[in-house]
Amino acid sequence: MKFVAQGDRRIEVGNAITTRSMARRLPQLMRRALALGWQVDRRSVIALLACEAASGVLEALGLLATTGVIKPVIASGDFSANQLLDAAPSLTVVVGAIGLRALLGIASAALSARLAPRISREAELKLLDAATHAELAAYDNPGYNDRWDAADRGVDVSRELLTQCQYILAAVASLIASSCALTAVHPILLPLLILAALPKGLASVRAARVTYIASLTTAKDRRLLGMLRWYLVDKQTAAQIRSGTMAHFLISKYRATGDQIDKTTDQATLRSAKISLLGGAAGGFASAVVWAALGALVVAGHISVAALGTAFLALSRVSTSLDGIIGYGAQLFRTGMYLDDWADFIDEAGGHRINRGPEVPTGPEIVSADSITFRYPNADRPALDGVSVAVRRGEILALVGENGSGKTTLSKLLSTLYLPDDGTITWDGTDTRNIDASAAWSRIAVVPQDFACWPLSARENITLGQPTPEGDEAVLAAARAAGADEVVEELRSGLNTLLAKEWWGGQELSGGQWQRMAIARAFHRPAGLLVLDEPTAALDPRAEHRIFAGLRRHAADRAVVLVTHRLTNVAIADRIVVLNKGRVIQHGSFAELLADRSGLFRELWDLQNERTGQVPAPGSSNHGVAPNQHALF
Ligand SMILES: Nc1ncnc2c1ncn2[C@@H]1O[C@H](COP(=O)(O)OP(=O)(O)OP(=O)(O)O)[C@@H](O)[C@H]1O
Repeated sequence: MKFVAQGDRRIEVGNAITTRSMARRLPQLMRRALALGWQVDRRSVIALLACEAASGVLEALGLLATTGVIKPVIASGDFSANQLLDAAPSLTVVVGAIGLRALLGIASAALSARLAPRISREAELKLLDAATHAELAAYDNPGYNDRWDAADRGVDVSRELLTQCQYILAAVASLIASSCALTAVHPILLPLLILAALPKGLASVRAARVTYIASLTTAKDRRLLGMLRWYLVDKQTAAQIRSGTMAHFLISKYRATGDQIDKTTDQATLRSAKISLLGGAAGGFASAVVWAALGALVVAGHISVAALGTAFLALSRVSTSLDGIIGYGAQLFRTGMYLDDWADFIDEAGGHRINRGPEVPTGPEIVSADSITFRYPNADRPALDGVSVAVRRGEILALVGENGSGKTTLSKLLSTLYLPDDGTITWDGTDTRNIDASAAWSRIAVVPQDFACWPLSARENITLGQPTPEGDEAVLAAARAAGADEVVEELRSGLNTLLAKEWWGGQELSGGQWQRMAIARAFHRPAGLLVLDEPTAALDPRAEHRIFAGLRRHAADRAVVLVTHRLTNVAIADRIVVLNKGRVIQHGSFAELLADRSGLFRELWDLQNERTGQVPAPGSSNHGVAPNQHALF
């Protein structure tokens, strides 16, 4: 009986899970659970272990004392006050043990409830930390998302880890105690009972494996459900869902995906049930054999009737403990599989841990790309193919080209967010592969096309949580340069205003106002390389003019890379590089490119100006705009 699912390395690993591997893994997993608990609250872990150990000892005492209670009654065959008096000491031990064990049980449950959410949070924090230490390229790799999902599920189940461990510890303590009592009655009983528990144990492991593999198989669909849910309810898409009457389409997609998950899960549940049924039947038969053996031992006179009482109790306890160990062991094992995914992710950041050299940049004074090639995973052609460009501090380099020509990709490589497959990007002569990533990123300021609207205060939106020693003075200066000062002035509490309407006291901005904030945060950053990717797409003409009029000033102590389709704006650049299908097909000054009548730049320029009737003739005053002159502004 095998649950068949293919196409994932982890599913193959899942299929390779055996009872033996589970038995080997359990102690390891329990150590991991305790270690996680130890990191968040060691006192509680110690107290929990002490409670479980004490509970086991009390159980053994109680069981052994049981014979002392039954014996006087059985010996006389009479149930009177005298017999009760003879049994009183043992009875006190039994009752005391039961009472104390109940108290310890309550304490254990409270400790476990205290530890579980903390362990889960710690696991989540470790995962988030690992995710932020993955190369940006990881997100373009489909396998990365799957690994993240599996690891995230590891976080979900981590809160169960300790409870499962606690139950296993309690069951082990009870097993040891009952086994001692049972062995004291007759040594053959314990091995017989362990044999009887085996079929159920094997079945539980197989059932756990089936469930785990099913959850891996449905991971992609579950992610799709999550995305659909987000698109259906998020504020950003709400208007488009309505205006595009898309709700029905998306909801039916959600339903179909959910049905697919249910189908896979139902198959797995059915298989698990069949396995459990077989295990249960075999286990029931084996238990009957054990009870028959016990009866035979009494009939043959190998154990007394008084000892039979203890054996009776101990047997049912051992049986319950074994069931507990097997049942919770199987659960813990499944939890452990998810935790392996979590631990793997943390160790390797989903296989993409940033692992660059240790060089710490100072500038950069000059950023150069030398014959670089870069291909996104599974892409048919490289996004960049043999590209060479350079930009120095004090210069503005503009990247121009049609959609998909590679402008954004090149700007990401120049700013070390990606590394090239071939060729080199150097910062002041140092290959970016050898530069410490965090140190490099602290030297760049980027206004991306799809800038984030952080649900933070206006101040934090500009400082990105990294204020400079100049404090608000620098924040306001950056805001002024970006035209965001007008935005801040209108905010209810100025820089303190929370820019998220979803929260009480928060305020929302328009698209253009947000873009001004995004530019302000780039201007605020003490960076050597400034990348502006369509920085004014949402700005009104006045705001756009303000940005470009001030850009030369910002470029004075920065290397600036400007990506834009609005060709009038690139007149400010010292050099313009025209990309087509990932290759540089033209480069030069604004005037040079405009003068080349057969070039792509001139063609795009003519197209852009055709509808306004403003096609300037080469050599006219507009075409003669020299770099560093602000004739257009
Ligand atoms: N994350 C990605 N994964 C796979 N392919 C990508 C990814 N991002 C971009 N591409 C592809 O790489 C090529 C270059 O894309 P890029 O975004 O650099 O172009 P662009 O010139 O900036 O385009 P636009 O003017 O539309 O912003 C395109 O063919 C695009 O489809």
